[in-house]
Amino acid sequence: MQLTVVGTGYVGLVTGACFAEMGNEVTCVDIDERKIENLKRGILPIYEPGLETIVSGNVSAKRLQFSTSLQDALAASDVYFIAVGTPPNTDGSADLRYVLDVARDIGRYLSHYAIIVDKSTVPVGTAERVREAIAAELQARGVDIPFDVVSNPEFLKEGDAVADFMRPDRVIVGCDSDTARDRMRDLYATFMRNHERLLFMSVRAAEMTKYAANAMLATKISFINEIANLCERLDVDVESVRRGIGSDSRIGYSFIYPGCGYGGSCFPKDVKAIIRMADDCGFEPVVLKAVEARNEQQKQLLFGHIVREYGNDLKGRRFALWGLAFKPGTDDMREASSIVLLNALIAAGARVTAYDPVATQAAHAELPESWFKSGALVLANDQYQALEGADALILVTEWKPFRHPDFERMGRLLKEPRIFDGRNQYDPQRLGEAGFRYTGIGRSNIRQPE
Ligand SMILES: NC(=O)C1=CN([C@@H]2O[C@H](COP(=O)(O)OP(=O)(O)OC[C@H]3O[C@@H](n4cnc5c(N)ncnc54)[C@H](O)[C@@H]3O)[C@@H](O)[C@H]2O)C=CC1
Ligand SMILES: O=C(O)[C@H]1O[C@H](OP(=O)(O)OP(=O)(O)OC[C@H]2O[C@@H](n3ccc(=O)[nH]c3=O)[C@H](O)[C@@H]2O)[C@H](O)[C@@H](O)[C@@H]1O
Repeated sequence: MQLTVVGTGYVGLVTGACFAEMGNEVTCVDIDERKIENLKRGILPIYEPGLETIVSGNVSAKRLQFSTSLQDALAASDVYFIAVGTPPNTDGSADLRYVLDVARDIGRYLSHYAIIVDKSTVPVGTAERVREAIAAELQARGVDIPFDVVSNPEFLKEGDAVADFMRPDRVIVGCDSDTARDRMRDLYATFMRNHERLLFMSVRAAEMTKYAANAMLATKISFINEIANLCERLDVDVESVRRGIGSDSRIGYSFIYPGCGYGGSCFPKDVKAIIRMADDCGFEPVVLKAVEARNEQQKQLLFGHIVREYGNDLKGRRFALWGLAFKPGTDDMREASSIVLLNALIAAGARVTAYDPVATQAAHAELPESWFKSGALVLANDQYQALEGADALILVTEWKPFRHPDFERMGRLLKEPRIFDGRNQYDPQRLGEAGFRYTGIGRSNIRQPE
């Protein structure tokens, strides 16, 4: 099939590359000329394991190309994916400006029957607005070209994006036309060879499914974080509790890892947007509001632990920070817990030496230049260099090389053998035996005063 994917971010580029890998001819379009120029030269805008290989392979095979011209791409294909951003407005609702811009562009240039597939995460009812925007442009041109609008939300995770796209748990298609349903079934058939995982439903149900999935996952995280905070007060190790509840198949082990809060470009934004959707129809989403509030407090937790140890004034202290990205496997720092922590530490007068295996460039883009200039924040070249002379290590992102570090070497490099672990990577007892004071999330080897 000939496909056009509009937007070459995490979702658009992975979608385009994976469909090309399955033998389709794909044009990826973006308004960002630099991004497209770089892609044409083989430079990817994001770090995503495995992506570079399939992009370059499919470009060489001439199944994948990049363009800034939607008009040219439209002429060649008949299925168009919209995969542009839907960032939050100041009131938390999803900003649909980019989605509707693309819809209007499609209406301006459409010349034959087409299926417009919305992959961006959008509030219930957006497909209808996309349909109206396209129809208005066609009407302005005085032409009557049939088209269908389909909702096909994306569930990939950053850091595993290619694997998730290639082996999806399910593919949701919201659709109310037989022609579009048959085309979508055909398009995804290559991903379903083992067993059918294509779920058809109404367009509105598909839009809602995306928000409900992200809100459910965020709820699991905020729930376990609440339990972890309670464990801390009751002198219970939350890791035992996590294993204890995860072994119940009705609960499961996934997404119940306690930590210093969820970040990224999606959970924070999508929880806000679903809350806003509820508010807009006069419904009070008590659970979702609590999920968001818990997460905001959770992002402050590591700083709280540090203040409890050293007091409010951190002048003269320097901390080593491992991990800047919002999760391992990505260079994305959007809404990362590291940013909240850095803001608090630097405002309290501390200096930080941070190390992240891939997010160095993202750090310069996301964080104030003044921090680097003043020396408040220094980026180290490796994880051990960051520790030299630091008062303590703070772990924020659980990159694999941080999981089994050389504790003996760490003990020699740090000023004090002290670890604050925002992702519960280490065993408090073992660290205690190695001479470290250790505070995780809902676990520690320091006895609280009675
Ligand atoms: N990042 C992720 O892991 C996931 C994101 N999503 C959703 O997918 C959507 C896209 O997210 P990302 O890929 O992260 O966004 P992104 O911000 O990485 O990329 C969006 C791209 O769209 C381009 N763009 C904007 N307006 C355009 C236009 N009129 N024509 C052509 N290109 C245009 C931008 O230049 C940018 O390159 C969002 O709704 C997001 O919630 C869904 C699942 C996973
Ligand atoms: O809509 C989206 O954009 C995507 O959002 C999430 O994917 P992503 O944000 O890339 O990453 P996750 O692995 O879900 O992690 C999100 C955050 O939750 C945190 N997390 C995750 C799991 C857990 O048990 N505990 C926890 O604190 C991570 O550290 C990270 O900060 C969803 O997992 C994807 O299914 C969805 O498509």
